[in-house]
Amino acid sequence: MRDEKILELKNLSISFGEKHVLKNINLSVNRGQIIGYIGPNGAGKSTTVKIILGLLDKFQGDVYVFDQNIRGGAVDYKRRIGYVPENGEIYEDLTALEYINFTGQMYGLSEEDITLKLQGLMEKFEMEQVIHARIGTFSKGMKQKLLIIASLIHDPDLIFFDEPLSGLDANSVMIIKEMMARLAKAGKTIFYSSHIMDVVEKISDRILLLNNGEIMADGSFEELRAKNQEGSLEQIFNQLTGFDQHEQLAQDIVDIVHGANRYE
Ligand SMILES: Nc1ncnc2c1ncn2[C@@H]1O[C@H](COP(=O)(O)OP(=O)(O)OP(=O)(O)O)[C@@H](O)[C@H]1O
Repeated sequence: MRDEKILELKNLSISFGEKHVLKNINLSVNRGQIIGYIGPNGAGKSTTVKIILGLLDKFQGDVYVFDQNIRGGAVDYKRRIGYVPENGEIYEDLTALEYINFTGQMYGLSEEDITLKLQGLMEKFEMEQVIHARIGTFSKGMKQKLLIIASLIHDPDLIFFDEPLSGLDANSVMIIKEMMARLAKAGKTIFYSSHIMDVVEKISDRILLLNNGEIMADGSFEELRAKNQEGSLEQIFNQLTGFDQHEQLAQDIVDIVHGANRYE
């Protein structure tokens, strides 16, 4: 089962105007892996995910999800995908139940199944009291938990998490990290995008570093460390992206805050 190919990108490229955002990406992902998908701001991570989700179609190359070429408007593969977007749009006027009913039914679940699952999940996230409350009244962390629930309600096989821990408290972070490990163990494939390097380092089976639209590193954390002779993923990231100016930049910012550039 672990040899089953879940995702394959072949010579994937995309440009926006003159800007080449993805440059000939080749990638094959097997079932049951947690992929840490990292890279500097603007590297092309969200663009890759949007292409796989079928939200962008002006790309070159081929994308196979569950062995199906997604070109030509395939939709059925999307039923097996879950997605927590970085800046999740969430319908503030709906209640939690209405929202999850809406997303669950899009995935073909019955109202009865959705309600039963949602009640269980809301209870586990200590949100059972607000199942009928409007999402607009929720805290940031509660909205994030609801986005995570929405992404998982249909028991997807391939899950894209973009900064899923954003706004969550320390206890919830522990639950979600453990939940991801258990989902992967149960055969789910997870694409985890985040800028929090120590979490990526700990939870990923395989790390992909995207820089300027190209994959610059691909391997387990131990493999990356052996290759780059650096201690932490943060240091490897800095080294591979050629960034060594954080101290100088930090001082420049402090100087400007202090008004050092006022009379320049
Ligand atoms: N629809 C679009 N039109 C024009 N440019 C776009 C579009 N979508 C993305 N871009 C550009 O593509 C580049 C990659 O963006 P993308 O959102 O994929 O980066 P990212 O790696 O997810 O970054 P971040 O870590 O900041 O979320 C950026 O320069 C962005 O401005």
